[in-house]
Amino acid sequence: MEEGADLNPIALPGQRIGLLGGSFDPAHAGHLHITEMALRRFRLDRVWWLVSPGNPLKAHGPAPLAERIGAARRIADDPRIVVTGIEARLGTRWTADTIAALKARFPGVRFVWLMGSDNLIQFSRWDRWRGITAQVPIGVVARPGSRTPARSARAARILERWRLPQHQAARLADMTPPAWVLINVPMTALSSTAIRSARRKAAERPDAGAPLAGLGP
Ligand SMILES: Nc1ncnc2c1ncn2[C@@H]1O[C@H](COP(=O)(O)OP(=O)(O)OP(=O)(O)O)[C@@H](O)[C@H]1O
Ligand SMILES: O=C(O)c1ccc[n+]([C@@H]2O[C@H](COP(=O)([O-])O)[C@@H](O)[C@H]2O)c1
Repeated sequence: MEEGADLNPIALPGQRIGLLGGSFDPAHAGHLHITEMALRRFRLDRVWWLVSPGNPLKAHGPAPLAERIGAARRIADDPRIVVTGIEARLGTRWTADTIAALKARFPGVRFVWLMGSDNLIQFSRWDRWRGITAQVPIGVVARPGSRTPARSARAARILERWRLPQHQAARLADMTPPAWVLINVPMTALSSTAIRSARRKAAERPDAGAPLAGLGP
């Protein structure tokens, strides 16, 4: 990725681009896995990892943005993934504002908002969440522990009439919103919380400094 592209991704009209917003504190193989699933099942051309300046609903701030972007880029080894801190450039924190700004900046691009099923459970608490559903189709990817409860989440119930059956997931990016689908995929239980906790414990051990197997980046 060229210098400065972190903040200035490029998109062409007609491209189908998934937006995976997250703290990525740190990025992990679970992000990569759901991205690969989304690329395939929603027939996307690219997925942008929108490394957030900070989740507005989380009390504690994440690691510095540049650090999280650097680590995410080391994990994202698929050329269709673009790791970007564009929210910081746009000055947006709320997803409703981010999507509106991206649509204005990239007219003709078919954006799809992506999230794990854990986020669907709390989606009805997001700022202007119904407005988000009016702006872009939404692809939800199953995550352990939340796949079943997500189906009966408040947002899922309210949006039921706009839900696509899974076998039509490939149409998602072409749909006029509201439109959403929850796809079942082979799931991975990896999470940033687990990695942070393992790192903390490792740092407290007397042999601190030894490499942590399987807990990259
Ligand atoms: N293992 C996973 N399976 C499915 N979705 C995931 C997985 N890990 C992350 N996601 C999704 O990726 C997006 C960004 O996640 P985020 O960066 O918050 O990682 P996280 O592992 O959920 O972090 P934390 O544990 O700090 O909450 C969210 O929509 C989240 O639901
Ligand atoms: O806009 C909101 O109200 C809102 C509330 C919670 C989370 N989000 C977004 O959801 C994405 C996932 O957040 P996180 O912290 O779970 O990685 C990230 O892009 C956040 O900015 C957005």
